Amino acid sequence: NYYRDVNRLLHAVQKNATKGDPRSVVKAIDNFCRQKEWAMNVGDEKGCILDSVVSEVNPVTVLELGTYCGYSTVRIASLLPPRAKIITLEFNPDYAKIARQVIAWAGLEDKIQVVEGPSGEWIPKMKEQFGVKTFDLVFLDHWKDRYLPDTKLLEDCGLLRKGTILLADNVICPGTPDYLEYVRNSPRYKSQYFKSHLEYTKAEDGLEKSVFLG
Ligand SMILES: Cc1cc(-c2n[nH]c(CCNC(=O)c3cc(-c4ccc(F)cc4)cc(O)c3O)n2)ccn1
Ligand SMILES: [Mg+2]
Repeated sequence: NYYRDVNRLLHAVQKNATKGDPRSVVKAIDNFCRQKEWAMNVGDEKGCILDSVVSEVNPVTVLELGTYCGYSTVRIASLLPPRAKIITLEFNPDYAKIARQVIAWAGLEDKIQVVEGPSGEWIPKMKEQFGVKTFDLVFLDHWKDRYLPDTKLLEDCGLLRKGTILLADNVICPGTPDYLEYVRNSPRYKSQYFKSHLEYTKAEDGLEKSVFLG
């Protein structure tokens, strides 16, 4: 079952990665997923695009929707300035448990807050619960039919500011057609597509980077 799979991924990290070395954690997961079992991490190819966007934005406050095993959380956190923080939402408690251990192995627990539960419930509580004003970067990697409603929710809750970057995974596979249509046609966003492949496969996928114009 799913839980045993993610448990094997965690053991691969603890066996092959150096404690406190985020890049070795990322490498260990990519090797495991390429050689042993596919998993829905953003992966190494799209991960490089993620790295370049994070480095360009240099965010202080990051929201990640969809933690899974914490692969992209570790990738992002390893590039952040010292006092920067990531809040990452995970719906599945088993995944959240694994993610916390992967994040701890990377030594990044001080920069990352893993929150369990549905995005629709947590987004309206961000300000009061976590003292967030606005996000500099949002990485959308959760349920594909939640990208659009949650983007509208982030707007309505005043969590986006002029220049906030939304970076969305899987806009081709599994696909987020309603979200793509919205960010590409709304006058409130400037969007750009980065063509790539579904993690660890040859199938087309890509990341959509959208700047909120206010
Ligand atoms: C509602 C809510 C939800 C969440 C939440 N937490 N964790 C997630 C994970 C979601 N991710 C995916 O489903 C996903 C799937 C594929 C895939 C699968 C099967 C294929 F055949 C091809 C591709 C590939 C990917 O890259 C993905 O990211 N959502 C958190 C909070 N609130
Ligand atoms: Mg994804």
